[in-house]
Amino acid sequence: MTSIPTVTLNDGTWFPELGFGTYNLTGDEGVDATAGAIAAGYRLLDTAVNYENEAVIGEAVRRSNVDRDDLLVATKLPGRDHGYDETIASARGSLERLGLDRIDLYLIHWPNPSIDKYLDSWRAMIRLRDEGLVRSIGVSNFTEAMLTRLIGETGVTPAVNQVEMHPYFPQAALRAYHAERGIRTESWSPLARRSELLAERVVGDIAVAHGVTPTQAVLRWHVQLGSTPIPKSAHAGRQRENADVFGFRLTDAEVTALSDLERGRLWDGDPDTHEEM
Ligand SMILES: NC(=O)C1=CN([C@@H]2O[C@H](COP(=O)(O)OP(=O)(O)OC[C@H]3O[C@@H](n4cnc5c(N)ncnc54)[C@H](OP(=O)(O)O)[C@@H]3O)[C@@H](O)[C@H]2O)C=CC1
Ligand SMILES: O=C(O)C(=O)[C@@H](O)[C@H](O)C(=O)CO
Repeated sequence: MTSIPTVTLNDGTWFPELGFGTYNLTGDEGVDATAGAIAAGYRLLDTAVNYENEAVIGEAVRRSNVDRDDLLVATKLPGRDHGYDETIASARGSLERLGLDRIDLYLIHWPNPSIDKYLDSWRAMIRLRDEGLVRSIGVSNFTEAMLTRLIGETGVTPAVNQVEMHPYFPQAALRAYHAERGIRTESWSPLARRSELLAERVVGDIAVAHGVTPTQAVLRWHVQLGSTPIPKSAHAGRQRENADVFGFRLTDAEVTALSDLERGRLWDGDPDTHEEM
């Protein structure tokens, strides 16, 4: 089993340097896959109302032999539940589906700026945190401008911003902004959903140089840039492979060579225009 190192968030809680994505893991197979990931050493499980698998993740947590306090379950508020009262009700629904008495990390899934209710949701999340139903609060897919507004209006800085990040979209400017404010970056689709990234020659060359797989080279790049990647895999062998990235170190030149693959977002998910309900 891999022991995944942790960092401390701006609210004083611990947070793994690598977690487990669960999009598309559903049903009994999803429970088995997630329970397997916990057994392999993953401690951060990333779900969302919109993945329709919160019950699956909760079941995997209960089935595991790992102490509840040693696991972090993250879920996300969907766009259709933005607003103060709606957010409180949505969190209660998530807790019920998860079958847990606490959400460890609660994120606003997408800002949906045309609806302009994320500030109301954020105020409700502050209350949920103060009442102990939620341990840490954060956001997902927020831009610098949205973060500045959120912090300016409420005085509470998100612990985490989960955003699209992989070597094709390294997010240098946003990461620098996060670093100045103590916001932890979390990378979604850290493998670029496999795509052609893993077949890039530079990725292969770096992997060979370290005796690791292309996937491991890419995940190590995230770790060294100070972002927590949350790779998803339904397969036990790949889950182990993806978690096993703490026994080697890329050179600065290798990190730069991977970042030089930059070409932009892969799925048109610009938070200023892309909205999800
Ligand atoms: N906040 C947000 O808006 C978003 C959040 N997310 C979160 O981020 C997580 C990860 O992103 P996701 O989009 O799933 O994409 P990933 O970049 O994690 O890629 C997942 C794909 O890569 C394959 N894969 C995983 N490991 C390996 C390996 N070692 N070798 C070869 N192929 C591999 C998986 O296949 P297989 O399962 O068959 O191994 C799957 O097809 C999501 O599951 C979700 O939790 C994702 C998108 C948006
Ligand atoms: O997986 C998620 O969390 C999402 O928000 C997805 O809907 C993601 O945005 C996507 O699949 C875009 O094509």
